[in-house]
Amino acid sequence: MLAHVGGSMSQLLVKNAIVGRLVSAKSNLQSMMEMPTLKRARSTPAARPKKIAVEGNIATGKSSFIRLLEAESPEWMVVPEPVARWTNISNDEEGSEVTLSQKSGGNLLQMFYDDIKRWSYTFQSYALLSRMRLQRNPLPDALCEAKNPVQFFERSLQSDRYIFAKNCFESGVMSETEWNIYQDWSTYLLHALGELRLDGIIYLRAEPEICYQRMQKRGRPEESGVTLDYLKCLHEKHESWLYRNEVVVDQTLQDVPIFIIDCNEEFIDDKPNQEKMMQSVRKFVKGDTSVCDSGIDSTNSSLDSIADTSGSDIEY
Ligand SMILES: Nc1ncnc2c1ncn2[C@@H]1O[C@H](COP(=O)(O)OP(=O)(O)OP(=O)(O)O)[C@@H](O)[C@H]1O
Ligand SMILES: Nc1nc(=O)c2ncn([C@H]3C[C@H](O)[C@@H](CO)O3)c2[nH]1
Repeated sequence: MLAHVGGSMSQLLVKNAIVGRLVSAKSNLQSMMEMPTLKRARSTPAARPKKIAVEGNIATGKSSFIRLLEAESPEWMVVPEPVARWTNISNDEEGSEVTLSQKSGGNLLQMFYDDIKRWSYTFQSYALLSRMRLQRNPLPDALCEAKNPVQFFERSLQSDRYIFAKNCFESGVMSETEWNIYQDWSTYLLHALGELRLDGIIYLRAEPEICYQRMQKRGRPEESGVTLDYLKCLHEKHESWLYRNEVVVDQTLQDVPIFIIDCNEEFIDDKPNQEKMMQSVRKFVKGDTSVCDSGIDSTNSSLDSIADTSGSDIEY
């Protein structure tokens, strides 16, 4: 009897507890629905952002160029290369994630250039991982509301692999086993994370000698031992892929348009040139590939010919 009473009591308590939880869940739901200011965790993008990679040799001017892009439209965002992660000098916003390698205090870029044979596999793995992580970050809310959002990536997972890692293998500093393992998991990740598919590539093209001068002028300490020969090797890989179209590095890139900009000349302080450059980029972003045929030269004469065909029907 007692047991029965006890049983009924506990059943009642359990029932009450369930009802109580249901009631409180319902009232929570009600109050949530009644709260007009309740913030959603993350907006869902109104449109899939176009993804465009900005490629080019070391010190060709990519960072300078993407700063121009960033200022061009509120619907454009840039994803810079995570070089601060590799050198451990994180100047990211407060609250951003601190990676394991940052905690350990290494300067992987320095380690790589000091002893490429020892660190090439480690560097290439980490470069790919950190690039992937950054490029997959959710879109900021402002871009979720944009009608024509565009993300510009400073370099891509493909250049990581087919320019840098491949060069390490071909120049003998990465062993065949390391190269095979790197390829194995980078292929797996590239396919598993299909959302990083590119819609276009902008190739900033400059002679390796010019890049070498700019690199020296910039004076990043880690790069003090980088040779002109190394830049020539990287240049040749860029040219074969993006200029001469000799290799299809990845099936997903087969029909992706490539817009080549000649960056041999100074454009940093040249406002009219910058404006023409941005006009062509706007056309390219809109899907007008006529700019790819004519290319763009940062010398005035060639830029004029681009300006003739670019018109002024700019949407962004
Ligand atoms: N068109 C240009 N004319 C003259 N100087 C330039 C030009 N573009 C960039 N520079 C200078 O060259 C240096 C390298 O430029 P930047 O850092 O933009 O290159 P990057 O391509 O981003 O390099 P990295 O491959 O190392 O990321 C900087 O000092 C920059 O001011
Ligand atoms: N080995 C190697 N693999 C990469 O994927 C890669 N991406 C960038 N870099 C180097 C070039 C500049 O020094 C510096 C900044 O671009 O980092 C790389 N080096």
